[in-house]
Amino acid sequence: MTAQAEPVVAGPSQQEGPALAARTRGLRKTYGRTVAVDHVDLDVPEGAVLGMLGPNGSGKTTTIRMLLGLVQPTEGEVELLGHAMPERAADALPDVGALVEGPGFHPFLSGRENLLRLGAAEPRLTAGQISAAVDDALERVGLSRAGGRRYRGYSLGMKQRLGLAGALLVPRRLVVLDEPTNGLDPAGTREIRSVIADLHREGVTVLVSSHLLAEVEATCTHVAVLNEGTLVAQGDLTELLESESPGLEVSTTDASAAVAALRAAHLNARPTPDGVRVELTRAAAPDVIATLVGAGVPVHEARRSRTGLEDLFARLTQDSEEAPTWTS
Ligand SMILES: Nc1ncnc2c1ncn2[C@@H]1O[C@H](COP(=O)(O)OP(=O)(O)OP(=O)(O)O)[C@@H](O)[C@H]1O
Repeated sequence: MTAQAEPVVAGPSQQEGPALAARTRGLRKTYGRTVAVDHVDLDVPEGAVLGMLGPNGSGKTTTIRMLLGLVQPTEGEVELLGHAMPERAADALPDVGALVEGPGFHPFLSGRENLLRLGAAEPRLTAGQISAAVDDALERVGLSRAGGRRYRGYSLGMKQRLGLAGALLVPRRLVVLDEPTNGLDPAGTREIRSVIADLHREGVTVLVSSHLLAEVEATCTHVAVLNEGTLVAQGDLTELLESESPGLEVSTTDASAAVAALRAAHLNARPTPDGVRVELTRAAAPDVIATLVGAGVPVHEARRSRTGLEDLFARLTQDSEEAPTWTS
C-alpha cells in the first residue's frame, strides 16, 4: 500500500464544531494480513447527510459494521450517538436505523407482514402501535400499494425500500445505509434519494456509503473518502470542493501526447474522455495551451473546469498503486 498523505479536512475543527452523531478514533481492522480499515478518525456531524465514498474494497462496509457494533475492531474507539461501542450498544442502537446487508425478509410473506414481524421485535413499539407504524413506514418509502404483495415478487428497488422501511419503523436519530442504491435503476435510485432528503429535512443524521460519485454529490452535505482502508478526506462537501485547485479541460484527439508534454513541463495532467484535465496551480491557461501547441498536440477546445467530486477523488487517490475505478 502506498503511504497516504494527511487527510484533507474541511469544516470547523471538532472542538468548535457541531455535536457528532458518530465518531471513530484510530479505528483499525485487520483480517489476517489484510488491513481492511487503517487508523480511521471519522466524524459524522449531527444533522449531516454524510456520504462515505471509496472504491470497492476500500473499507466502507467494515467501517460501518464496526460503527454498529457488528464487527469488533482490532484497535481504536467508536462512539455512536455519544455511547461507546460495542459496550453501550443497548443505549445507542434503539436510536439507529440501519440497512447494512440484504435484509433477511421472508419470501412468501407480503412486505407488510414482514414489517409486522420486524415491528414485533422493536422494543419501542407496543403491540397496539405496530400496525400503524408499519403503514407509516410503507408510505414513507412509497410501498403502501405494494405492501400486500409477496416479498418474493418485489423488484430489487422495492426490496431495498422495504429494508429501509424496516429501519424506519420508529423515529431514529441516525440512519446508516450501506450502498442503498446498489443495483437499482434510476427510478429506484431517485426514490431512495428522496427518502434520504426527507430524513435530512427532519433533522435525522444519515450515513450512506456509496461508490457512486454523482449520487453522493447530489444527496450529501458531507463526505468521507476511504482509499485502501485509509480516510483520505472528510468534511463539508461544498468546502472540500471549493478548496480544490482550478483546472483546464482541453479537448484533443491525442490525449497521451498531451499528458506527456504537460508532465514534461512539470504540470499535473490526467486523461479525460475527450482529452486532458490540467491543474492550473503552477501555470495559467495560456501557458498550458502554448505548451501543448508547442509540442504539436492538436487543441480543439479549452475551458475552465468546475471542480467536481470526480476531480477531487482523482487527486486524492492518484498515488494508489492500482488506480481505483470510480463510477459517476
Ligand atoms: N470477513 C472478512 N474476512 C476477510 N477479509 C475481509 C472481510 N471483510 C472485509 N474484508 C476485506 O477487507 C477489505 C475492505 O472490505 P470492505 O467490504 O470493508 O470494503 P468496501 O469499501 O465496503 O467494498 P465494497 O464497495 O466492495 O463493498 C477488502 O480487502 C475485503 O476483502
